[in-house]
Parts: sequence; structure tokens; C-alpha cells
Amino acid sequence: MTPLSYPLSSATSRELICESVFSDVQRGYGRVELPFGMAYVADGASLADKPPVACCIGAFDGLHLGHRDLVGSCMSDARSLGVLSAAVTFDPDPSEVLSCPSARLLGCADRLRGLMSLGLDLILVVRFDECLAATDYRAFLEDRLGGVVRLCSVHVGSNFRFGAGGAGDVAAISSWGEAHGVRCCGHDLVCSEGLPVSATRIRSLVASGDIDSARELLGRCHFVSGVVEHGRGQGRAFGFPTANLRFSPLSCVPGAGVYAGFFLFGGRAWPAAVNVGAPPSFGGPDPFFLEAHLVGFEGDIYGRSASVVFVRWLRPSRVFASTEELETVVRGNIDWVQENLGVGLGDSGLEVSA
Ligand SMILES: Cc1cc2nc3c(=O)[nH]c(=O)nc-3n(C[C@H](O)[C@H](O)[C@H](O)COP(=O)(O)O)c2cc1C
Ligand SMILES: Nc1ncnc2c1ncn2[C@@H]1O[C@H](COP(=O)(O)OP(=O)(O)OP(=O)(O)O)[C@@H](O)[C@H]1O
Repeated sequence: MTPLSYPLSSATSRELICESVFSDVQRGYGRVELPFGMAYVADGASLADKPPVACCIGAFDGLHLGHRDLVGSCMSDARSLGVLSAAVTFDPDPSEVLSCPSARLLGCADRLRGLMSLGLDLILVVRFDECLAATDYRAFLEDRLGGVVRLCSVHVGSNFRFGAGGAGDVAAISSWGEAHGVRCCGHDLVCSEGLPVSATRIRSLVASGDIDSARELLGRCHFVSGVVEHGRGQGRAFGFPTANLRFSPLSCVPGAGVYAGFFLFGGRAWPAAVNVGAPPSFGGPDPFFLEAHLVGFEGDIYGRSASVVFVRWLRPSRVFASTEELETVVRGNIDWVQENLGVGLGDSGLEVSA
């Protein structure tokens, strides 16, 4: 088991948790229905009279370092122009309509919350369907976005393309912008180890269990949200009851193995020893299985919405020769979590603003 160079203090734990699950949203947002989706309008901003905006566009799955850099550039441009900052995103994620649905780093609600935590004035969530997929990028910019805001600048990554046939790339948007008084900025991609940071790359790191590398590219720990459901009930007899999390089949769940992390529900976080994948001692592989022992928690949380934040990979799952061996090894994992992630959290978990 790789040692952590630190046991975490409660301040560090709070930071890891807050930045991962975006619990530091500073502004309130009102919801406004649009003909093509939904707008989330921050306190102090308004959609009345088609406000001038600087906007960035993308699916933003994961809100990784590249996405955040792009949003940051858009927000500073908005500030210097004295206009509102806006992110334009899509629900469902375009890949769910255009190609085979694949795992998502963030569900739509978490992605929205993440965008809110960055402090944007407007978040426009565009309903993505076959009709939108067939819409020309100029019609999208002029009729859909142009129907609710006045575009001053459009910020995208240099690799971005959208609209029917993917025709709306940086060159195409720029020449459309020149004719319409809209500045198009195609930003260099944020890279790590010589390769662009991308949601695709991070999904593959998570799937292989490399949550340390995923964390570097995300700028936060990866987490998975779901609802607590009943398991076989055997864990209690072993001395470590577990909360089983049911999550969307589209969630990007780390590869099978044992992890250290935090378990969040009802505005509190507990250090947790987490097992992903059906326990091999009790059945075949099942990628859609995630259970966590919450260190220091006792109680019934069936049916509660919860999130698991992944901090450290501990070991591969394995078959145990006996119940005693299983208990000893898992107890060792739980002790590690308590010593390394449980510092200063007291016995009622860490309060985290919802
Ligand atoms: C931190 C942790 C690590 C675990 N590691 C393994 C493992 O390596 N192999 C295994 O077969 N089961 C493993 N288990 C699963 C236990 O066998 C499982 O929790 C137990 O069977 C209870 O399941 P139940 O809650 O569905 O009753 C682990 C459980 C936890 C909480
Ligand atoms: N590394 C990056 N640096 C800067 N901008 C980026 C980076 N990656 C993506 N973007 C931009 O962020 C916006 C959202 O991109 P998108 O949702 O396609 O992200 P992605 O990480 O490339 O996703 P995927 O890997 O699923 O294709 C786009 O304008 C895109 O060009």
C-alpha cells in the first residue's frame, strides 16, 4: 500500500472534499426556462433585454483543468468588456446522442454545480437532441443563443467543433464572428506530460484505477454520486457494515479494487474504505458495484443520496481463503483510512456545506 506523505488534517480533508464536490458555490442561481433548454442566472445578473455576454461553449464533462482554464479566460474577458460571463453546455451530453453512450465523469446536476462554483453569471444548458445535432453552427449562434443574449465573444478550445457535421470549428466561427461583430477566441489546449488534458483521457485513467493521475488532470479528486441501497447484509457480521451505492450505469466508476476516500451525505463527510466491483470471494465480477465502510458512522442511510470521493488506491480486490483473512485484511484497510484521512474529524463526520 503506497503510504500517503501526510495524514490529512481536517482542514486538508475539508479542502479535498469541497473542491471535489463543488460545495463552495458562492452565488445563488435562478432558473429560467428557454425555448431550447434552461438558463441558470446568478444573483445580480439578468437575462432581460438580451444582455451582452462573453461565452464559452462545450460539454465540460469533468470540469477538468483545461475546462477551468477556458472558463477563467472567458470570465476575465467578460470583466474587461464589462459584460456578463456565460457558459453554454448541453444536456444530455452530445456523445449520448451522437455516438454510443459512454461513461460520464459528472452527471448533469454535478456538472452544473461545478460551473456554478466557478462564479459564472449565466449557464445556458441547451437540450441536445437529433434536431440540435442537425442544426448549422451559424443558426445555433444567431437564432438560439442570439435569441436570448447578445454575443460579444466566443471562447472555445482550439480542437472544438460543433453544429451539423461538426462544421463549426475555430476558423468557421471566427469568420462568422468577423461578419457579426463577435470575437472568436480559440484557446491553446492545457496539456500535461505533452498531451492535451481531456475528459476522454481522464475517463480512461479512472477506469484503470489510476485515480492519482486522474486527480492531477481534474485538479480535484474524482467522485461518484448515487443512492444507498441494501446489500447482502454480511458486512455487519464481519465487523464492517457497508453502504452500497447504486449509481447510473453512465457513471465513470474506478476500476475494481479497494480505495481510501470520503463518503458524503446530508452535508457531512466520513472517511471511508471503499470496495469497487463485486467482492470476488462472493461472486463473479460486477463493475456496477460500489460499497463503502464509513469510519466512525453508525446508523441507517438506506435511500439517501450520497457521493464517494476517491482519494487513494489501496490494493486490488482479491479472493480470500477464509473469513478470518478477509476480516484481517479489510480491517487493515479501514485502520489505514482512519489514520490517514480521519484526523481531526471527530466522531460525527466533517460538516460540509451542502
Ligand atoms: C474496504 C473493503 C475492502 C474489501 N475487499 C474485498 C476483497 O478484496 N475481496 C472480497 O472478496 N471482498 C472484499 N470486500 C467485500 C466484503 O467481502 C463485503 O463487504 C462483504 O462481503 C459484505 O457484503 P454486503 O455488505 O453485501 O453484505 C471488501 C469490503 C470493504 C469494505
Ligand atoms: N485541455 C483543454 N484546454 C483548454 N480547453 C479545452 C481543453 N479540453 C477541452 N477544452 C475546451 O473546453 C470546451 C469543452 O470541451 P469538451 O467538453 O469537448 O472537453 P473534452 O475534455 O475535449 O471532452 P472529450 O474528451 O469528451 O471530447 C471546448 O471548447 C473545448 O475545446
